[in-house]
Amino acid sequence: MMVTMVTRYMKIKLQFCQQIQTWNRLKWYSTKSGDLVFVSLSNDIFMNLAFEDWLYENENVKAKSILLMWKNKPTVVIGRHQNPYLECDVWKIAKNNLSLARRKSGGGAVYHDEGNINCSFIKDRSLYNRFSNLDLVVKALSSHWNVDLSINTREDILLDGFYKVSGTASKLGRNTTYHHFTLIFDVDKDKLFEYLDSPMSTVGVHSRATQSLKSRVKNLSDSIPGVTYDSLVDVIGQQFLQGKKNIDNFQFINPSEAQFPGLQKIYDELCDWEWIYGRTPNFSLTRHFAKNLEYYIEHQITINVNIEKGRIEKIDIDTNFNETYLKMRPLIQEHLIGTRFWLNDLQMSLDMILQESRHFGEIELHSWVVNCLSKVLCV
Ligand SMILES: Nc1ncnc2c1ncn2[C@@H]1O[C@H](COP(=O)(O)OC(=O)CCCC[C@@H]2CCSS2)[C@@H](O)[C@H]1O
Repeated sequence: MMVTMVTRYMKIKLQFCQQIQTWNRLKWYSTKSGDLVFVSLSNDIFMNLAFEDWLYENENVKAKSILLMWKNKPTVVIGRHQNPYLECDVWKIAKNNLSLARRKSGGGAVYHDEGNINCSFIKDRSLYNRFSNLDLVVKALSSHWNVDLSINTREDILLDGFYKVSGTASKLGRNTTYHHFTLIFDVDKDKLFEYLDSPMSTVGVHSRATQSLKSRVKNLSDSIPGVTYDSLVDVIGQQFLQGKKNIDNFQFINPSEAQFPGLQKIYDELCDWEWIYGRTPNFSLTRHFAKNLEYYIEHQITINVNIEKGRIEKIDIDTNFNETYLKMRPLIQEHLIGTRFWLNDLQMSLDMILQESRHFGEIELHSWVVNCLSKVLCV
């Protein structure tokens, strides 16, 4: 009993000392001038984006700039103003337990895995210069390895003048800015194509969300055999610190609430369904179907669905069989309006409509209408 109490006391004391050290270190970070490199030990996209945002919101970058580097488990990251349903295979991503994150910067959708390094330059607004950040990386890599890298007018980094290895985005605040970009060195390209391929037909979709620009991609490892995350962190970090890397200005960090108060709140916001999907710019889906049902009569239906804040807001249906369809209309409205645009929720609503419409007879027709609805909604 006594031994347990002493051990607990020692543990608490140790935690307290660690906390004080952390605070001292943080205070030091915030006051000392000179650039800093942070390498996150987390491979969770939400934590890394939250940490980046925390630094952006809380660090004083007047006297120093920060370079944050990290990598993630397989993830798709969309831009702030994008429509995830049109940019990637949302259902497959969820089914295979990948993460899908909406970042706070604009731009297109990219795929990350442990073969992709992310660099984020957090700087004072007066020092904001995307080209110079990209150029720093190009110079670092070209001086270390025999590799042909260039920067195009979109500020992608290209390998051999043609293949994209890096995509860029940024966020500008009144005083602070960050410019972050990917660098693929050994990414699973099959997965990249697979997850960034949306099954939602572009025909009949009306959306004003930012669209990604698909490019041909290559891995740096095609030109630099054996290149690793650690070597890139080292080479880019050294270049940023102008060769003056030491244990004070180059830190590996496991971001936590204890060390960075307020981090958890940013993390929770980034993980929230309402942020990732609910922030989808309003869009609509329209499709027309025709089919010969009983007595070889051609049945026609046009379905238009409006989605606002990630939820079905309105459904318009035009048919050449109004009489029968009218019986179904209240069911469709009742079960679909307000439903989240999310696989399980949509499937559940469609199942209810199908079940309840059986009372009206004409099962073949009603099943077909539900089938058309499920095609429009892509479930
Ligand atoms: N990881 C990665 N790196 C480079 N290019 C990629 C990647 N994944 C996909 N792509 C290709 O880029 C286009 C999209 O290009 P597009 O130019 O539309 O978008 C971007 O590049 C956004 C970059 C965002 C960088 C952030 C930095 C930290 S968190 S994410 C996609 O269709 C693929 O063809």
